[in-house]
Amino acid sequence: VHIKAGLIWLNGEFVPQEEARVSVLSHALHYGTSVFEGIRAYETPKGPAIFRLDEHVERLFHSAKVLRMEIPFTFDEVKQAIVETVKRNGYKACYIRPLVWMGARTLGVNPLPNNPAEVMVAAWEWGAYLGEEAIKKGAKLITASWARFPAHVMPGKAKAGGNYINSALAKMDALSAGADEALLLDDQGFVAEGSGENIFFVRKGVVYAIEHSVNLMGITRDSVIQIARDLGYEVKEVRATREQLWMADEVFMVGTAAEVTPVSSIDWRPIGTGTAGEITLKIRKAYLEAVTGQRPEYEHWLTYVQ
Ligand SMILES: Cc1[nH+]cc(COP(=O)(O)O)c(CN[C@@H](CCC(=O)O)C(=O)O)c1O
Repeated sequence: VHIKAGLIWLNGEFVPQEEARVSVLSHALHYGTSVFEGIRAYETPKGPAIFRLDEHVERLFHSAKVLRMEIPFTFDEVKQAIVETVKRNGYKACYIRPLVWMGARTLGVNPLPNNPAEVMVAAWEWGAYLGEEAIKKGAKLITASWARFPAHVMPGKAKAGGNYINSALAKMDALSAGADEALLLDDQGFVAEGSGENIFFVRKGVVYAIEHSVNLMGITRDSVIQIARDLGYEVKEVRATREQLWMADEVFMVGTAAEVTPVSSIDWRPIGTGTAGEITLKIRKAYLEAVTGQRPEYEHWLTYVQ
């Protein structure tokens, strides 16, 4: 395993990574019936802090509700498990992956009423999601041959394991084509989101966030809208087609893992000057200051670990 996750919180106990095992008869392994979160902790002047922990735990419970999974721990127990996992592993900064899945008891598509929901929290050190190059020069996107699924086909607002077959297929398309990330359209052909990020574009000084539609309601997207407005930019939530991204002065992607990543080209068409946009970099700087405790106005978003 490439990931060094150290101590993992598994159903209430901390176990070393190599002992954190599940049954091959787990329902989730066969049918994708799991939900998860991606959360980051950052180093701040007052020690490690987890960014918007409450919002992430709330979404984890919402995702579980969509799949009719009963998390066998309270909201606060899950929150505490996340804080403890960062603390026990002594991370200054890390990426945190809570996962809830349908365990092993019976197989067959229907998980109810037999398969217990199991819970783990792992954390590891994870740098730039799309690599340092993409931060400096901007990421190259291509429109994937796979579209984002319509709302009556898969629950895109649940961060559910099974949804990520769509993302994985799109991502593999993009990488095989020599790009850095996939842009997924919805089934009407409008821009949806990246395989693991929400999309923004900038035109004539106005910042546009792609509306929620079939996309995951990103917590970074919500934070960036707030930060962009606080920086004095007009921010609109819109439905857009690919051409509007091609015509934009800037495009960027946001997510817990991706943070704020500039986009340099889409479908081999340069965006603006073909490098990281000026407003994008201003927003990225402010976002990184917010998550590292350098902006008092966003302190309420931080949960200190010590
Ligand atoms: C499909 C999708 N859309 C938007 C986002 C942004 O959501 P938020 O993190 O709340 O701002 C993410 C997060 N993708 C997570 C998992 C990435 C992975 O490779 O796994 C993440 O960024 O942690 C998505 O997976």
